[in-house]
Amino acid sequence: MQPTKVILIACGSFSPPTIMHLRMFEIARDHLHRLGNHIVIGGLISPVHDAYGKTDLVSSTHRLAMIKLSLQNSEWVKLSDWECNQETWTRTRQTLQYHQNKLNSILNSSNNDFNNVNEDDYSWMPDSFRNGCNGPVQVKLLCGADLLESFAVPGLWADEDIETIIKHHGLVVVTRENTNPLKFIYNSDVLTRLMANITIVTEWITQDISSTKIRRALRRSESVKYLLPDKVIDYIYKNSLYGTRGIKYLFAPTPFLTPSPSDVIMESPSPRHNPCFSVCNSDILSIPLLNTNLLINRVDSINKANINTAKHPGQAIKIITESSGEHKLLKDGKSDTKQGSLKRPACLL
Ligand SMILES: Nc1ncnc2c1ncn2[C@@H]1O[C@H](COP(=O)(O)OP(=O)(O)OP(=O)(O)O)[C@@H](O)[C@H]1O
Ligand SMILES: NC(=O)c1ccc[n+]([C@@H]2O[C@H](COP(=O)(O)O)[C@@H](O)[C@H]2O)c1
Repeated sequence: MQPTKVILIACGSFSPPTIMHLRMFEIARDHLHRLGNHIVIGGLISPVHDAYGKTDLVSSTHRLAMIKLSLQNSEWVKLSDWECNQETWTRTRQTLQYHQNKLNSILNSSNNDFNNVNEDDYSWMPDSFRNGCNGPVQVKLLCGADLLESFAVPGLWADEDIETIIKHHGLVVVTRENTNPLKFIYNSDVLTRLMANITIVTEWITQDISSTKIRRALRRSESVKYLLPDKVIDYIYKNSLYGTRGIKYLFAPTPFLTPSPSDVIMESPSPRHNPCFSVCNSDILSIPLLNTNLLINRVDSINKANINTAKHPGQAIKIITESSGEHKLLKDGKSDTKQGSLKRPACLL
């Protein structure tokens, strides 16, 4: 039997898109290919309409832009802006149906005819499909196990939608921290009945990353590097999303917060050309954070003169052992007997 051609579609907020949203596609494709009965010909990210109204859902203009940036390095996952361009929120069943119908209409036309289709209607289609594909192609819902478990939230999903999504399309579920999709299926009569169309993919390289946690870190001006694509981080700061405008303190690259009265300014082991300051002035927040050569114009609470760039304690000092067996420190090339004489062997220092 020929393997079924599949397009995986992930529906969600993507506010912001994280590396785990992208990983989800890779993990699922590997798994389906290993099972041998599916060929994944494409992936789609379909961000939800603004009217979904979830907390911290930034406008679809921003989410679409961030997803586009995230997908720049993906050869097979594309963006579908269809949901965002509708009048209002669309149920997931309809989203799957829309994309399936569009593919079917092309497959059913003579010679995969794209002539009567608007470019916007098929920009999301995989390149291999656009270059000529013989069907059938099945659109499956790709999701994390938390979305599967949201099926149990009273009033959130219509029973017939759950049934149609699984029966007519199929579900590919990636495990996530604190979820147990197999147990969840076991506890549901409907899901157990439809189990043949649900593929559970275990993510062994676990990363408990969520958009919620990323937003929290951004709000607290903590680093989110390596959790989001760099270009997405740049975009977030440039557009002051997720509370990044209100940052009170900027640190580059020292991890210390505001100096307490008892703080001693530490001297660096090597000359510092760009001393770091704690900054207590939100006027400078528009400075691009991520291009780290910060040019700080105004520093409220720290006197620049306090920052000692001349001495570098910690820099290696030569320790010599004299014929008597005594150890001495050599400073500026000269032995300093007053301060430098050591009572113990150097290796015990
Ligand atoms: N770390 C992850 N592991 C597996 N699936 C994930 C992960 N993060 C997100 N997903 C899945 O990606 C899809 C879209 O997710 P969504 O935009 O809701 O992200 P989220 O991180 O769960 O967001 P939020 O924290 O805002 O609720 C959902 O199916 C979700 O389960
Ligand atoms: N009845 C439904 O079709 C239904 C209900 C709840 C969420 N959803 C979808 O699930 C996704 C959930 O995203 P979040 O996890 O970000 O809330 C969204 O794409 C949303 O549209 C669909």
